[in-house]
Amino acid sequence: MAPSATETVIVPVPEVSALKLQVLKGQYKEAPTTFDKDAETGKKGFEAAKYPHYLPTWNREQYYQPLQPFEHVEHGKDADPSFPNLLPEGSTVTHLTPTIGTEVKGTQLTSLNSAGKDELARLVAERKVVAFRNQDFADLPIEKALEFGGYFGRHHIHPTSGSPEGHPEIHLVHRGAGDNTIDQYFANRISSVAWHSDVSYEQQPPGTTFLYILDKPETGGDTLFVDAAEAYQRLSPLFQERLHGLQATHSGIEQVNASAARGGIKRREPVVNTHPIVRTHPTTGEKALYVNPQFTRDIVGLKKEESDAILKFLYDHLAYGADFQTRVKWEEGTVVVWDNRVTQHSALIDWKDGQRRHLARITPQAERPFETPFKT
Ligand SMILES: O=C(O)CCC(=O)C(=O)O
Ligand SMILES: [Fe+2]
Repeated sequence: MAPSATETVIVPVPEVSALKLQVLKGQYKEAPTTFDKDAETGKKGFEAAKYPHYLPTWNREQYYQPLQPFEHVEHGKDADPSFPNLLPEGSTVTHLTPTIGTEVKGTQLTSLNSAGKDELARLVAERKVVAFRNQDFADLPIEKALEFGGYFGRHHIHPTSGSPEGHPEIHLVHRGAGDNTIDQYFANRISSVAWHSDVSYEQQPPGTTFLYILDKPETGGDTLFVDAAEAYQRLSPLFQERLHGLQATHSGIEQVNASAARGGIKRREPVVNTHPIVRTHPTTGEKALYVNPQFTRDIVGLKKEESDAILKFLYDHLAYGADFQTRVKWEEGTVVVWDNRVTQHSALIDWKDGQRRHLARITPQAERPFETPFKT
């Protein structure tokens, strides 16, 4: 019988475990690509991979001590700004938008000498994200790919993600063949977009970062990027000035809790670090917004409502800024390199026919974020 207008209807509250509550406290939104318990146990969706040695494993014996500070070498500073080694005659360079994103053809990353690698760091710092087509990177032995990436900084080992057997330094993104769980995901979510700067909770988060495709759906699964330096530039000088000097906390706790909640791994105890809201890029001197909805929690010294309002404004500004964003369409052989210090990105889960999507990331850490004084 329908309740009368005066009757109080009590809707039962579903039980939520303490662990889940802790996960829900932050805004952390689990990407539906990063872990598949069935895959770990039953190898479901692992058949017929093009790069089987890159299939994810979760080794519970990999447990590491807290990361220690290290001195980062900023190679972009040493680069020839005309890029003679990286972009030799015959290579083609196409800008995807005026501020962010470039596509390069006709150069082979694995053949670069040190000068070419320095130029790579600089080009990526300037253009924020660069897609290199027709690369042989995925076919290198994994050790060689890591050796290449290690030039740019100490390899980050992810606290929870899957990695190829014996190579915890590789972060894998794998949505298995025949995986149709996306419908379950969208039962609770309206969108798969989750803007973030990778592992910003670390004291020295990554800089020049490499993501390469191993297998892909025919269409769909593009990656979005936003230019956080241009986002800063769009703000009024008064607002920019107010942001300077502010610090925000970044937390890795929710990611580890989410992993624990689904039976995943924890390679290190989670950390919380504080970074400036406006950070300066060591090569270009550009200032960029450095808060993201996945990992940033609060602005130090503000009351909760004040902090929430400012962070929401900044997240919305970055997310709605289609006029300072770009979108990379993956092709076989594509290596995408972004500067994680001055960009944010999001995977897209928009294909529903169960085709495999498989990528590997090499994540060199960079300097501890710093800010330089506000100047108009
Ligand atoms: O799958 C993608 O397109 C990007 C995933 C991601 O966020 C990452 O590898 O850092
Ligand atoms: Fe990411």
